Amino acid sequence: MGSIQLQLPEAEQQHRDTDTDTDTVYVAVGNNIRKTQQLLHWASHNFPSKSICLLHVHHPHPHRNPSRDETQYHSFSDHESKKMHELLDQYVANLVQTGVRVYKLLIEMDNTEKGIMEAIAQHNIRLLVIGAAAETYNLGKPAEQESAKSIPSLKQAFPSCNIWFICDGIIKCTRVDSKLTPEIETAPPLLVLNSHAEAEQSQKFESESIPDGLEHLDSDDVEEIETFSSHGSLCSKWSSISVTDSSNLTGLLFHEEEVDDEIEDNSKINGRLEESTRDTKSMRRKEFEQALKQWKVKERTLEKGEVLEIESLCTKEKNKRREVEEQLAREKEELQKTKNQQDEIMHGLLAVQEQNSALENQLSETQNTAKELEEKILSAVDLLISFKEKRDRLQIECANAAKQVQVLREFGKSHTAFSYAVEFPVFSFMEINEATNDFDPSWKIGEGRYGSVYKGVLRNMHVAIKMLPSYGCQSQLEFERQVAVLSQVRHRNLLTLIGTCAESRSLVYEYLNNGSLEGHLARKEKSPLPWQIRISIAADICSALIFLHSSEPSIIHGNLKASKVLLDANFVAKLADIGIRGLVEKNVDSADTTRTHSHSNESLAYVDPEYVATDKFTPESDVYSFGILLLQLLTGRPLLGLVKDVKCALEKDNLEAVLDFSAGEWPLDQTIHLAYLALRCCDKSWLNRPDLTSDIWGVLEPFKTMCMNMPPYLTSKKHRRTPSHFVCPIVQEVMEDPYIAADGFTYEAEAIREWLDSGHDTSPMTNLKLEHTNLVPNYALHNAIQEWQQLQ
Ligand SMILES: Nc1ncnc2c1ncn2[C@@H]1O[C@H](COP(=O)(O)OP(=O)(O)OP(=O)(O)O)[C@@H](O)[C@H]1O
Repeated sequence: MGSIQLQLPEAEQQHRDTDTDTDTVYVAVGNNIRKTQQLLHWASHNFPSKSICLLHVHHPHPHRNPSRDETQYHSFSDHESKKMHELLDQYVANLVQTGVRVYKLLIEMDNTEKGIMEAIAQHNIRLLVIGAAAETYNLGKPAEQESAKSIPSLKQAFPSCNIWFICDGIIKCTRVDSKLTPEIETAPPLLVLNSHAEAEQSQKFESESIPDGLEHLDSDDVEEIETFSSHGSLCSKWSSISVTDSSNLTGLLFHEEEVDDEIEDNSKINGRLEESTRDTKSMRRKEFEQALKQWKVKERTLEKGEVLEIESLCTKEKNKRREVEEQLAREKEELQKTKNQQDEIMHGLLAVQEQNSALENQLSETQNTAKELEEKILSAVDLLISFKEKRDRLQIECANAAKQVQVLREFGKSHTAFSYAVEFPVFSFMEINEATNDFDPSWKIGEGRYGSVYKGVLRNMHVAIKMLPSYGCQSQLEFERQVAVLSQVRHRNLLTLIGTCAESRSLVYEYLNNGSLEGHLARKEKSPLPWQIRISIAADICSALIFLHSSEPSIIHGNLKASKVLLDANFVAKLADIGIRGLVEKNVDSADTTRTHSHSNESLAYVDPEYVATDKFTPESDVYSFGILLLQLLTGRPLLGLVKDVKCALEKDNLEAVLDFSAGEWPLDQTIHLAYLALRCCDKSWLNRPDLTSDIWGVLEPFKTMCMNMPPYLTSKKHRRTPSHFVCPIVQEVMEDPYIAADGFTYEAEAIREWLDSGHDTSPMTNLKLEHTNLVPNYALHNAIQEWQQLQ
């Protein structure tokens, strides 16, 4: 039973019919796709230039019986054929992709080996590749009787056919004619063992040359090769030959003739071996099945145990997990508590920080307060010191005043004999008019805030008449009373008020022909004042101020400046305008200020800043003005920037830079001392100004004494002549007690009294009749004579 189908192109078919086909390699392919693919790969790789014919022996289904039902048989056959072609087409498709020419040879036959033989015979196959299986070679397989017979006959029938048995891409066994297959001459050596007996024979060789791959042959090829594997003797023989020829390993040459005789003997041996192998195999199968059963039981037991173990593990794990979760929950709770505590602490910390900053603020405020209090204490201490100084000064002033009172009392006592002692000359307007030559402008010597000043001759006296503004605030009587009070204020260094004219609101002063200090400092006079005279002038002013301030009530000049310091012929300084402010209506100040604006600007330098701030004059206001006067005397500089310049010079220890050297060579040490004193007088705060008596007079008085013993005083003394008005016209001697008679002339008291007492009612000077016989003391002249005499 069997059939052969060959699917070839027409030309190919003809070629095969006529010639022996050496260009085609026949590959016996089975149903195992993986193995077959390997087989085809091997063939295409080793026979690249040849076509490949897929040789497949199909085993028809045993139940297929065409005699039973023709239709059913064909249907079944078609189905099988279709499946088979689909399989082969897969192989073809793969090979075509590699560029190999492929065709199929399909043989339908119950026995594979027979089918292959049929194909070899019919197609004169010269090159055949067949798959091999491990079990087939190592263990052997009971071969079918029919097949066993077929192999020797195959060899005999097709001695020219070259066959390769391939497993996993490796040649397991070959029977080849090397002339026909030069491409695979270098194929690996072959060793195939098929029985225990022969295994012993080839033991030696096997240990030396068996490749590793042959020890683990694959069982997947059993189906394809089982036919051949059953022919143990044939395979063994090939193997032996292969071993013999494997010295050069260039492929195996199957020497068919030499082994034919031995095949029969080997068949017998093979029969016995097969029996033995079968027994061993069945025994091993049983052992295997038994072991399999035991293993399955064990597996089941193991599975149960494992399940239990896993369950227990799972339970443990769950418990652990629960514990961990509980622990976690506890820790979370703890964490939350800690967080809450932390929040509370932070809250507390913030509150503490706020308190801290509040306390810091309080501390800084307290420190500031303490600082302020310290400063206040210091200033209070300063104040206390200054008050103490003032107290001391007042005590001194008090003592001086007491002395003065005593002097005045004595003076009063000594003059009580004269009725005129209390009289104060009051002149008529006619007299004033006449004295000023009808207010001749050329006789006007100055004009200030409080009126014009005229030079004049009144009752044979050289006088200066100050015309106060006509709009006075007082009545004529009040005016006379106030002037009478002023006339009582007498001092060597105060300009003597001789009399008054209430009618014209005029004040009659002694006339000092040496001009004012202002004029001298402005160089209006011939020569500059020597420094000794300047020191003397300063001492005179200081003395006058001490006297005024210590009067009862205290008299403040309030307008001390260089124009108010007048100099007599001996450069004795006298302060003018004492008490004038009180005689002038308040609103006159502003009116006059406007009128004498430029002059006032100049005068501003003398004004005490404290007065500007408080509008109140104090004795210290005069001290301030005196300081400015001192600086003027030392430097002869203009008032603007005077204090600053001197301060600067002193700071640079260079007072010489500002000193007026036209005054001569100043004694520097004393002068510097005086300059510092002057600056202290000019301090903006009255508290810091020096005291006139203790501080200034204490410096000036000895300084003046020193000056009196130095030129130009000494030289001037010699050449000094007696002023004519110091000489009494009757006795022609310097008067000691000068009195003014009704004719206006001043006479020695004793001489005029004698003149009158002897019955004269006329003037000794003019021979004119006297209006009255009253005599008025000429204090001014008295003082002048005394001073002059002191300087002699
Ligand atoms: N008895 C006097 N003997 C000589 N000259 C005098 C006499 N009295 C005043 N003088 C002169 O008259 C000038 C004017 O004096 P007066 O007192 O009127 O004004 P003042 O001092 O210049 O400024 P004010 O009074 O406005 O402050 C003086 O500068 C001085 O030169």
